[in-house]
Amino acid sequence: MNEKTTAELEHLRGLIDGVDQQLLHLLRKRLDLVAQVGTVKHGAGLPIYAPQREAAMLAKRREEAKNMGIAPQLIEDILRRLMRESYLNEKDVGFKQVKKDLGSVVIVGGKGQLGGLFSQMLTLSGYQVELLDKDDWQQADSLFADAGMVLVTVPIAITCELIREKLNQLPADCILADLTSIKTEPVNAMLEAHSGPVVGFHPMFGPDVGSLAKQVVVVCHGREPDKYQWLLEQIAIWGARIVEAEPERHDSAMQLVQAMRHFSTFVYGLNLCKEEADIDTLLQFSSPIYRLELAMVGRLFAQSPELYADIIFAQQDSQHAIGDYLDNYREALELLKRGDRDEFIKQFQTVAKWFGDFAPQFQRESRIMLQSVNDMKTN
Ligand SMILES: NC(=O)C1=CN([C@@H]2O[C@H](COP(=O)(O)OP(=O)(O)OC[C@H]3O[C@@H](n4cnc5c(N)ncnc54)[C@H](O)[C@@H]3O)[C@@H](O)[C@H]2O)C=CC1
Ligand SMILES: O=C(O)C(=O)Cc1ccc(O)cc1
Repeated sequence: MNEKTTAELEHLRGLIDGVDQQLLHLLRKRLDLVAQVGTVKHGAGLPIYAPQREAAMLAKRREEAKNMGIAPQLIEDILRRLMRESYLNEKDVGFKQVKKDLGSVVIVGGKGQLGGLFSQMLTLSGYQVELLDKDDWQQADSLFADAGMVLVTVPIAITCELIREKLNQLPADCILADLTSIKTEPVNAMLEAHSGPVVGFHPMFGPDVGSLAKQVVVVCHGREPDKYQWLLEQIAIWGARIVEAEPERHDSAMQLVQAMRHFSTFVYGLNLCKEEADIDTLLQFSSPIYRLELAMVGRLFAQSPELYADIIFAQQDSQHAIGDYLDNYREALELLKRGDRDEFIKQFQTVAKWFGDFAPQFQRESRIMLQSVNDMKTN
């Protein structure tokens, strides 16, 4: 590079640094304004996530960007990232407490992963939270005496037995709720053990979400919904979307969404391990989609084996869904063995037709995810 080029580049880079610093000041200003919105929302008890406002704001900014010769997707990416930051920060001000006269919330298994998250959210909303973990049962009677709600979040394998044996003497008007990943048996166990209000939840996210904004919480009604309606409002204020389902419908969906998903991820990891694949080499040769796949598979093995064993083993019927998958895998392997490329393409087209408009929609969504995966590369 000659001297003139070096000087020119240095000058331009200096200007870019200046613009970046202005951006930082603007970001500070925006975050402060959003914090004020958070305080107003907190006072009024409005949910932290406002889908219509978000969509309208993004549409306007995209249009303005287009008129300025800026890619609409660029401003959308920046604003979405900023909004995520705002959702995380809105936790700092706390949340409106919907039910003031509840008494305490006792979280059975409250020192665990999900129990910890719900303990934090309920405390941030002004509730008095008491944790009852495995070594705390000597305090159970005194804790339950003042409880307005008992929330069960212990390992799946012991949930129903614990409900039946230890939660059958709660005060009559106390709400009995749970967060178990399966719903039919725990909801039935709660209905048997307790004659008062009963409700089952399944948070469709792990404890590392940061904010509940846009997350899904499945609710399975048990008994006396008017007594726990406030809790659904509270969860909505945290930003989550409530999806109502019958326990059986939920569990049937979980055979694919969870048992099948986690089982095939488990086998994928098992196969890499048995084949003694070299992860460094795989990373070196990864396409973005494969990098995402490795992240998804590796993520499973960073979590609790007991949780995933329980999810997979909890429902007898899951083995049929997994068995069907294995049959289809075998049949597809036969195509490969007999070199039947034409039949492979025919089946590919059948599946593509079956996906219909979802296929291009998923392609658009995954494109954005894959670009983020690529952005994260450091070398
Ligand atoms: N971790 C996750 O990503 C999600 C978990 N869930 C559900 O949440 C529940 C709890 O899961 P995690 O928090 O992951 O498990 P965890 O193992 O982190 O927590 C379970 C807690 O229960 C306690 N415990 C065990 N036996 C007990 C007993 N007899 N009495 C009182 N406490 C006892 C443990 O000491 C632990 O603190 C499960 O039903 C799971 O299906 C639901 C959605 C997501
Ligand atoms: O974070 C992950 O990878 C999860 O899959 C979290 C998860 C675990 C169990 C559930 O019942 C629901 C969500």
